[in-house]
Amino acid sequence: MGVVVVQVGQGGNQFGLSLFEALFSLTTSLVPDFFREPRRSADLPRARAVLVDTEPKVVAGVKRRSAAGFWTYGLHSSFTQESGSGNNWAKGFCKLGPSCQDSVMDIVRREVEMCDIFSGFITSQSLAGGTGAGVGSYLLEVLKDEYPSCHILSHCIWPAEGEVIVQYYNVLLSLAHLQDLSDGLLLMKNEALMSTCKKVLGIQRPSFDDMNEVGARALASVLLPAYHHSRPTLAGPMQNSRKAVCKIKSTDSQLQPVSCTRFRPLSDLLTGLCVHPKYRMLGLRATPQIPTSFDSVLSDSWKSHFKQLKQTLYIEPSKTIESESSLRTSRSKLEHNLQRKVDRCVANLLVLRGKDASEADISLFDDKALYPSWSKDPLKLASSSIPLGRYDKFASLLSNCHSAIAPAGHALSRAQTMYASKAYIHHYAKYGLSLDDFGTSFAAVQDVLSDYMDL
Ligand SMILES: Nc1nc2c(ncn2[C@@H]2O[C@H](COP(=O)(O)OP(=O)(O)OP(=O)(O)O)[C@@H](O)[C@H]2O)c(=O)[nH]1
Repeated sequence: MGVVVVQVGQGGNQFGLSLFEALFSLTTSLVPDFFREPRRSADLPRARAVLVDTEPKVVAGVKRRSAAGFWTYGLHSSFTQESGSGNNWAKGFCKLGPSCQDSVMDIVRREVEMCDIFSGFITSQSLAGGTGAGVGSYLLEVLKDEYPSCHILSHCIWPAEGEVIVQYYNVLLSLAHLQDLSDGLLLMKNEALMSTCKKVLGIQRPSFDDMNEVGARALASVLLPAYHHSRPTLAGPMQNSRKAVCKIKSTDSQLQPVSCTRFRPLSDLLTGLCVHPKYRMLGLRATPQIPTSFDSVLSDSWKSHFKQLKQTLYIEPSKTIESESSLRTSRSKLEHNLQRKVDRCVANLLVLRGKDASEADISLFDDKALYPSWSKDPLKLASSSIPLGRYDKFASLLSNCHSAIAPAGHALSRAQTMYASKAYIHHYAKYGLSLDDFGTSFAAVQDVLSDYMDL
């Protein structure tokens, strides 16, 4: 099995480095999905990655840091240019993307050929600048064209307010493209990463490294090897060697046998969560977060972790109002959505790592109010008894839900305000992006938001 991670732009490359560090250090053995075994025993394992940027500095730094550790990037795994995209999505998408396409795809092909079974791509990029967002969107089109049946998960770094002046233009242009091309879009908000670093980990001025470590640990926790548990009713006869019988507590606390198969990090994740083509936005929550200065590795019970995770699914009225007003939702629908206490989820994947993970009682998430009636088997569980690094119990909730799109409503209303006064549009027009292109992208994102509002 092999997953190829395509890291684009500064944020994408720096986050990618943290992701591989987490995938390497949080488990006891090398994970072949993400690393190639070295040919010679003196060599280091190689990350299955392709590094792309429009300037050389960040990629050089990321490669240097990887080589100083226990794994490294491949010698010929990167492509960089000299100009930068200057936070201009159009320059990345219309000019620099096409000019790097052939070279990048040569590296991608070589990396894919080195997987015995290729599972698909994870792309990592920030949505606010010009390279990750613009070149990243362009390369995704090329990847989809060349590997039409492969799974693609897009990891997207969402800007905090005021990071880049034209960030919401870049965010919306990217979202409109990625929505059609990716099987799932994992939105990771810088504001949330920053807040976890400050409030939970006690880091006064978090660096990108600190923020990336928090996000990468959460993402690695859903990608590392685990077992997937089907419902008792679905447990048929054991059909192949990946299957085994294990026990899991049902809602009435009885131990019941379930079918237990190896959880495939990309395909099971995407087919389990993104069951409907209209709904592809994912949000990730993880608990606990323990400051590195703490010696203790013991964490709370599964029950208390679940309570914390469930808490994050409660609707914040102010965000609902903002998202819905940007869509000009009718008064009655707005009131209806505000009355609902919990967020609607198309599906949830709970990944548990540590002691008794497969026996934890997950009935808190087996709540009908969370899911629309058409969503069949919306709660998935994957678990492993192997702890995640120094965390004796670690729980992650990957959700395809309404809350993941609240920031998109905000982005839409900010971008529409700027667009109304034609602010900065000429920078984009210089590279061939028309007013219509903006309008089409806004409408595409608006449609996605409306679909989530209707859940
Ligand atoms: N979480 C996180 N965010 C980052 C990191 N580096 C940059 N960002 C965020 O990414 C956004 C800017 O995008 P970059 O990735 O720096 O830009 P780029 O894609 O390389 O594009 P250009 O600079 O225009 O060439 C801002 O919101 C930054 O806060 C990082 O390492 N981690």
